[in-house]
Amino acid sequence: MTSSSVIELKDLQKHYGSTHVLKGIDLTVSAGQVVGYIGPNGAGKSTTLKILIGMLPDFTGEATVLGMDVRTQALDIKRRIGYVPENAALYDTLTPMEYLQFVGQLYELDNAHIERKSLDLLRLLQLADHANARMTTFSKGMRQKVLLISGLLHNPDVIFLDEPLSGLDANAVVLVKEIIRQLANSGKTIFYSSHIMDVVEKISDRIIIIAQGRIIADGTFAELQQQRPESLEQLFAELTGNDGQTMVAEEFIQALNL
Ligand SMILES: Nc1ncnc2c1ncn2[C@@H]1O[C@H](COP(=O)(O)OP(=O)(O)OP(=O)(O)O)[C@@H](O)[C@H]1O
Repeated sequence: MTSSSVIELKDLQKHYGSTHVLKGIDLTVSAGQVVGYIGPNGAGKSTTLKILIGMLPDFTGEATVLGMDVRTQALDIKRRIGYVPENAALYDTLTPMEYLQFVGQLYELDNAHIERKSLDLLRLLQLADHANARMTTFSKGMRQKVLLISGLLHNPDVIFLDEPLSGLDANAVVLVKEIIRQLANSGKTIFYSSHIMDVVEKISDRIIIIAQGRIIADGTFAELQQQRPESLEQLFAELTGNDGQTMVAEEFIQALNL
């Protein structure tokens, strides 16, 4: 690993049974970069993230985070990374405060520190009024905010976000985008997977497109645009072989009307 590289993948391959999902991913991410990791459904984005956070040890190739091997040093890595999944099972009979207390204790944070920080973060995400309400009745966006806080509570150096804006309202999206930007400015490394192209375009220093388990484009948005001067959405559609959506939509409507 070079001195500032935080994530390194070498010939990363993953099979689920006989299905070859990742077919050789090579990647080096430097400290402070915001990497947008995008690709069509089923391309292997979540699988890559799960390998990087030590959830899937059964892969071939090499994967290190902060210079540590994800196979053998997963626990040490987990202390220094945050992970915000798209849909995690929250213990929703708990209140946000109880849940964050539980998560903070797993990271061995001091109880008073957890309480103070949780209240602050819940307030900033407009959840102060619900801090002590059971999460069973929470909307998707409210749950997503709690998940976001729980992934950041221990102030991790590297943050893995898998569709973190899922269910958030427009104001919350703007706020979380700004939080991501400021986290990166403070030196955190962010590995961000999403389908929301305009957000990826705006927040990423570097965009990596994967399709069918391989990297098919890697660069800043400006670099990718040099190949084709168009929006990330159009570029994505072309590179991943999904242009012609208008025709597909027309066929869909025709099929509905049959
Ligand atoms: N636990 C599993 N067992 C078997 N196959 C799996 C498992 N998890 C994922 N897959 C398969 O691996 C492939 C990649 O899945 P993955 O979730 O990594 O894709 P993705 O790029 O994150 O997709 P999406 O954009 O839909 O979230 C898919 O074909 C999926 O069906």
